[in-house]
Amino acid sequence: MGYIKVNNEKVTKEVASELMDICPFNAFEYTDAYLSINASCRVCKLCVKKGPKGVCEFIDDSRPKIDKTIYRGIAVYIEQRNNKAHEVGFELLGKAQEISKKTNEPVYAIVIAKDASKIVEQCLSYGVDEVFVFQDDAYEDFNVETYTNAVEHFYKKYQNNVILMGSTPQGRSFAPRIAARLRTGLTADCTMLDITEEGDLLQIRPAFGGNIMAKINTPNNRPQLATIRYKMFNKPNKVVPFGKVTYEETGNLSKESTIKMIEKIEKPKVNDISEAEVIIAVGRAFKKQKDLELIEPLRQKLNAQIACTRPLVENGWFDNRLQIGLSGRTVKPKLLINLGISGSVHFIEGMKESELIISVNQDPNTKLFDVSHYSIIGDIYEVIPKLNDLLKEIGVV
Ligand SMILES: Cc1cc2nc3c(=O)[nH]c(=O)nc-3n(C[C@H](O)[C@H](O)[C@H](O)COP(=O)(O)OP(=O)(O)OC[C@H]3O[C@@H](n4cnc5c(N)ncnc54)[C@H](O)[C@@H]3O)c2cc1C
Repeated sequence: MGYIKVNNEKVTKEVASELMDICPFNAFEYTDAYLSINASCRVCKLCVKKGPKGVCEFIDDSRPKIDKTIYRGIAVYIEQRNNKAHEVGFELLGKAQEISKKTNEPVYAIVIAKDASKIVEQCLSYGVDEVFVFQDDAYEDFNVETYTNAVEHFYKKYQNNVILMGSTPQGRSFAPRIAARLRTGLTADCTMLDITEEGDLLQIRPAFGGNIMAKINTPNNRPQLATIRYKMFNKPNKVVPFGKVTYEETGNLSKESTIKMIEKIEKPKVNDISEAEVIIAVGRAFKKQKDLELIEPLRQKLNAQIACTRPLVENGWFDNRLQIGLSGRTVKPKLLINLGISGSVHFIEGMKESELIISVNQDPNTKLFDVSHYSIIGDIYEVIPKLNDLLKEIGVV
């Protein structure tokens, strides 16, 4: 962008006063015979053009433009644990393929694992052009230091355009490390991706508490690096594999690490609402915790998982892993029933891709109805028993 430099050896009281009159932003300050520019400066350059010659100077410090033709390929990091891929990687392959049709470049998968064979097969079946594999006993468990070495090696060798990763706990620690190592930017927690007219990756994510959708791009740096939430995109259709597999030489990559695995403790398994096919989501319309018993027959009949809005986590009724939304989980079930939920942007961002959405609310103008396939206007305390009766009538026991 550049900035204005003041050559103070040419400044007198009169010169300072003249420049202060010229500047429409009151950006000049003259104290102790020294003229400085404050943060109000918009670099309009009026002082350079209209001020006394040689006093103000425009310094162009913008970085030279990169040659974008060098960079090719949209790479997706396929996260794994115990040699089993996290589904978010495959969802990102779907989005990468969509983008690659616009930019006309290949889609790559990066797999770092002790045994990558099964994941490689899966990637190929999803139509990846090339899978790059870093396979080594040292990669049995995720280690942000050694895994970063592998991605750095990949990027330096193949100079690809984009790297996409899941916004999982692993991705959230891994991506910033890669960004720092490759000296590029990172847009974390994107909910949408697109391409700008110039062919750059448009990384879209909620900002300012979800009140605006920020559109971020990286026009003068490569790779373009983004993490994306689970359940935002669809996995690609399976195809007859045609892609290539390249096993990278890992012997020369440093496996040194300051992190030592002492013990692995498996977390108790909880039903993850992100994986649920049927969800009943409850909101602040429930007056007492005991009233939640009302939904139990419905839950059993539909074999549904219960989820909730944030206020119900805040008041201690639910574990935060059951919260849908921007600061909770993203869900995409086959059926989502919302009971007494207003539909704040924070909630909607976490559920709007669900296949069938039915919402019950007594307020006909509730925002949640805008994204619902079926809207029931009524009091939940009356509608829930009726839904139970209806399911009995149509034979759902
Ligand atoms: C940074 C940030 C992040 C956030 N992240 C999340 C998030 O991830 N998830 C989330 O859920 N929220 C989140 N929130 C909070 C969010 O803004 C809303 O406050 C919250 O979603 C509202 O929850 P609700 O719909 O249950 O409650 P309310 O907004 O109070 O809505 C209750 C609804 O119930 C209806 N109702 C009342 N009584 C009845 C009845 N008897 N029968 C039928 N309908 C009835 C009302 O008409 C109303 O529409 C976040 C907020 C911030 C600032």
